[in-house]
Amino acid sequence: MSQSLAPDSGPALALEAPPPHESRLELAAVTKRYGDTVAVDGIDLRIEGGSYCCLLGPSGCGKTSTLRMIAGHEIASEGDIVLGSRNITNLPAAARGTAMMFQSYALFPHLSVLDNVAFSLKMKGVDKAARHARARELLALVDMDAYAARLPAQLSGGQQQRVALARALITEPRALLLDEPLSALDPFLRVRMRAELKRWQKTLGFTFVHVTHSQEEAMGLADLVVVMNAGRIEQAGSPRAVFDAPRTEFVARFIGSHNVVHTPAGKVAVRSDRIRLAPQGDGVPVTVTACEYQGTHVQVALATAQGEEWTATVPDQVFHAAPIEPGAALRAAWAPEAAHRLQA
Ligand SMILES: Nc1ncnc2c1ncn2[C@@H]1O[C@H](COP(=O)(O)OP(=O)(O)OP(=O)(O)O)[C@@H](O)[C@H]1O
Repeated sequence: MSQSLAPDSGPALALEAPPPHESRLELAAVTKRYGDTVAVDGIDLRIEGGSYCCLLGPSGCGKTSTLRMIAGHEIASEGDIVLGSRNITNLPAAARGTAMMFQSYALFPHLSVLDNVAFSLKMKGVDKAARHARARELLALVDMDAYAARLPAQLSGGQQQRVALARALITEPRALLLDEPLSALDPFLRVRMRAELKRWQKTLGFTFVHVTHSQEEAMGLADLVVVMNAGRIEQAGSPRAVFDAPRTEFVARFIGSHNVVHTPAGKVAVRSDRIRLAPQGDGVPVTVTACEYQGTHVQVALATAQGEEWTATVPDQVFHAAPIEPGAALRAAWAPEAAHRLQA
C-alpha cells in the first residue's frame, strides 16, 4: 500500500508497511557491560511488529544502552537481538534494518534540508538526481517539501523533527528507534509532536521503540510500556495494565498516582483515586497534611499513624461539597479489588 502522511501536499509515496512479522523485535538475555558497570542485565523482551514500544525508567536504568544495542551503536556483551527473522546482534548499524532518531535530531547544520534527508543515500553511492528525488518524496510525506532548500537553523523544533523523521525513513527501516525525541521541545509542542509520532507510527505500520523518562509520554504513546530499573525490566505491558496493576513497588512509585500500603500480608499498591475519605467508619485512621488544588481534582496528602505518606485524589466537586482542611483526622478506605499485591 502506498501512502502519504500529508495527503493534500505532494505526490503519494511508495513506502510499504512491512508485514508485522518482519518488524517484530526480540531481545533474548541481552546484557551490556561497560567495564565493571552492568548497564543492561540479561533482559528478555518481545515487541510485536507494528507496535509502539516505550522504554521507560529513571536516569541510568539502561534504556539508552538497550536502544543503542538494537541500533548497532553498541554491541551487546551477551544475548541475541532478532528483527523479523534476522539475528542482527552483531551486524553493523547500517545493515540492521533499523534507523535512529535522536533527541537533538542531529541534523547537519551546514547541509540543506534536502541534503540532510538524502545523506544516507549519498553514503550508499546513489547518484544525486535519484537521491534528491527520493528525499523530496520523503519530505512530502512529512509535509516539509516546501522547506527543502533551508538550513536546519531556519526551522522550528517541530519542523526539524519532521526532517529528522524523513531522514530516518529514507533507509526504509523495519524499526525506528527514538532516543528522547521530544525532550528538546517546549511543553506545548511536545504534546503536539507526541500526537504526530503516534499518527506516523500507525500510518507507517512498523515498529517504533522510544526511550523516555516521562511516564506521561509513555502512557500516551505506547502499545507496550517497558519499565526499567537498574538494568532490568520491572514490568512490560499495555499502559493500562501497568498503571492498573503495577507489579513492584518500584513501578508503583515510578509511574506515580499510587500509594504503597503496608499490610500484614505484604505491600500492596492502591491508586490514589481509589481511596475514599470519610470522617469516620471503616478504614485506616489518617491525618490530612496538605490539600493541593489541581483544577479537575484536589490532591489530599495523608499521614498514617505508622508514618506512611499517602495521597488521595478527590474529584473537585466531591472535595468542594465537603471541604477538607489540613489537620483533619479521617478514615481512608478502598475496595478490596483496588489493592494490588506487590512482589517483594
Ligand atoms: N559508554 C559508557 N561507559 C561506561 N558506562 C556507561 C556508558 N554508557 C552508559 N554507561 C552506564 O550504564 C548505565 C546505564 O546507562 P544508560 O545511558 O543506558 O541509561 P539511561 O537509562 O538511558 O539513562 P539516561 O536517561 O540518563 O540517558 C549507567 O550507569 C551509565 O553510567
